[in-house]
Amino acid sequence: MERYRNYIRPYLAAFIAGPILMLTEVAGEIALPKMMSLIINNGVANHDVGYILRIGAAMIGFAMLMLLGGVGGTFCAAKASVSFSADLRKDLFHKVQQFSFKNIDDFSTGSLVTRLTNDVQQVQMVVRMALVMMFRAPGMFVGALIMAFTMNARLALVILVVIPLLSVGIGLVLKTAFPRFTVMQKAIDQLNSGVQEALTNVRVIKSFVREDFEEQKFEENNKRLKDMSLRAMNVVIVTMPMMTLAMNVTMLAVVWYGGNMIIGGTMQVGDLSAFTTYIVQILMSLMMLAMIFLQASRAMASLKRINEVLDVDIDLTDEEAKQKDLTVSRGLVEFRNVSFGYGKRQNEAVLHDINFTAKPGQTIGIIGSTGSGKTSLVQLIPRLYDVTAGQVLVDGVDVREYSLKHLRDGVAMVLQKNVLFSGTIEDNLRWGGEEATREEIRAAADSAQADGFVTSFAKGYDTEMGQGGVNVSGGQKQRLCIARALLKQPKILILDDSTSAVDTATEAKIRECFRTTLKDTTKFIIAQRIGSVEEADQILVMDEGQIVGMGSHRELLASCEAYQEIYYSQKDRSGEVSA
Ligand SMILES: Nc1ncnc2c1ncn2[C@@H]1O[C@H](COP(=O)(O)OP(=O)(O)OP(=O)(O)O)[C@@H](O)[C@H]1O
Repeated sequence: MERYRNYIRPYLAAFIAGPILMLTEVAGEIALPKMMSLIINNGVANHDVGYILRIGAAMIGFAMLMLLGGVGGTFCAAKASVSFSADLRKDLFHKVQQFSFKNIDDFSTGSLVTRLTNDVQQVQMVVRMALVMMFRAPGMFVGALIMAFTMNARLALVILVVIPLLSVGIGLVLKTAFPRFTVMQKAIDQLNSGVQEALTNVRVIKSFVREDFEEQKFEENNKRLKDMSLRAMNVVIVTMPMMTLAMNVTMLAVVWYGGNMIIGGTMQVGDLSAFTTYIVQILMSLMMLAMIFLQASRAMASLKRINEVLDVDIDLTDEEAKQKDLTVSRGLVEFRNVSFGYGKRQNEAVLHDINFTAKPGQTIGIIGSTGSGKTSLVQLIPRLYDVTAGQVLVDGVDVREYSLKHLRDGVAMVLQKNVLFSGTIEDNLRWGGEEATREEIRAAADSAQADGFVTSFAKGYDTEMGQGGVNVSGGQKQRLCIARALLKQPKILILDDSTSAVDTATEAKIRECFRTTLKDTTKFIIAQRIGSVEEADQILVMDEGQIVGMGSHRELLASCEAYQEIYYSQKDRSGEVSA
C-alpha cells in the first residue's frame, strides 16, 4: 500500500475535499425527513402556514447545500480517481519499458495490455466510489440510526434484527465474488492476447486461410469470458434484489407496528413518515457499503495483477555496473567459457562453453542449423540477456560493467524480426541517430541499398509507413532496418539473418559497402546462406548450442564436417556458392 500513497499525495486536496463535501449530503439527508415530520406534525396539523413556509425555506436551504456539496464532492472524487489512475498507468508503462527480454517472456502482450487498461480502470472505479461514499454511507447509517432511535426506540429495534442478517448476506456475497472476479480478469487476458495475436498476424492468417480457425479460437475465448463474467455477475445480481427484499420487509414491519402506534395514540403521523425514510436510509447506506465492497473485491483482483507487474524484479539492470562512464570505443568482442539458458529453463542451457574473439573491424559470420543458438549467442553482446556462466567482454571489459545505455549505443542490432513503426521513413531511420542530417540519413540508406527504392517513392523519405512497416516489401523493410542500425555508427554491428529477404546481388552490394564504409566496425552476420558469410574473416559454425567449427571459409571447408554438409547441400540446390 505504501506505493499507492505516491499516487494520492499530488491530489491530496481532492482526495480529502471529495469525501468531506459529500458530508453535506449526509447532513441534508438526515435533516430533511425530520423537518418534513415537523411540517406534518405542527404545520399541517395546526394549519400554521407561516410555520410551513419557515421550515420549507430551511429545507430549500438544505437542498441547495446538498446540491453544491454533491457536485463539488463528485467532481473532486472524479478528479482524484482519474489522476490517480493516469499516474498508475504511467508507472506501469514505465516499468514495462524497463523489462528485460526475460521479464517480457514471462508475460503475454495481451495480459500486459489488460493490466494497463482494464485493471487500472477497475481500481479507478473503486477509488471514485470510495471517495463519494466512504463518509456518506457510514455517515448516513449512523445519522439515520440515531434519528430513528431518538424518534422511537421501540420501533427502531426492528432494524437491529435486519442489520446482522444483511451483514451475513453481504459477507457471503463478497467471499464468493473475489475468486470469481479473479478468474474473470484472467479470461479478459486470454481474450486480449488472442485478439492481439490475430490482428498483428492477420496477413498470415489470411494467406493460410485460417480465418475459421481464428474465429473459433476467438469464439472459445469469448464464450469463456461471457461465462466467467456471468458467474461473477450472478453474485452481483442477487445482491440488489436481496437488499431490496430486506428493505421492503423491514418497511412493512415498521408501517405495521408504527400504524398500530398511531392508532394507539403513541406516535404522530409525521414521525412515522420520517421514521420510514430513516429506515430506508439505513438500508440504503448498507447497500452502498455492499456495492463499495463488491467493487473493491473486483478491484483487489485487478490490484493484485497490477502489483505483479510493478513488483517484477528487473533481472537485467546496470545498477551494479562499475564502469558506467565507459563507452564502447574499439569493438573487440570476446566470449569466455559462456553458457546460457532462457528464463525458467536456466538449467537447460542453449549455449555451452562458447569461446571466441572478434577483433575490431573483423567480420564474423555465424552459420548453423535452425535452433542451434545463433541468435541466443549474439543477444548476449548488447546484454539483451545475461550469461548463465562465463563472460562476454567488449573492449576487454565485462558487458555487465558498462551502463546499458553506453553498451547499447555502441552495438547496433538488426533483429531477425524487423519492425518499423508508424511515421515517415525518415522518422524511422532517425531512431538510429536523432541528430543525423538528411545527407547522413541518405548515406546510411545508400550503404544498406535502400536509397534507390526510397527515392523512387513519390514522397521519398517523407513516405508514411503503415504500422509495422506494412507498405514496403520484406526485403525493403530489411534494408531500412539495416540503414537505421548504420545511422547509429556503431562499433559493433549485428545482423541476425537480416538480409534473408534481399536478393543475392543486392546483398553482395550491401556487404561491399560494409567493407568500405564500416572498416572499423566489428560485424556479426548470422545467415542461412553460405554465400552471405563466406568472405567473413572468421566463421563460427554452430550446432546444438556449441561452436563446432571456427575459421575462414577455406579452412572450414577443409576441416569442418558440419560446414561441409551445409556447403554441399546448398551447392547442390543452387550452385551459387563457390569454393
Ligand atoms: N525467448 C526464448 N525463451 C526460451 N527459449 C528460447 C527463446 N528463444 C529461443 N529459445 C530456444 O533456444 C534455442 C536456440 O534458439 P536460437 O533462436 O538462438 O536459435 P537460432 O540458431 O538463432 O535459430 P534460427 O536460425 O531458427 O533463428 C532453441 O532451442 C529455442 O527453442
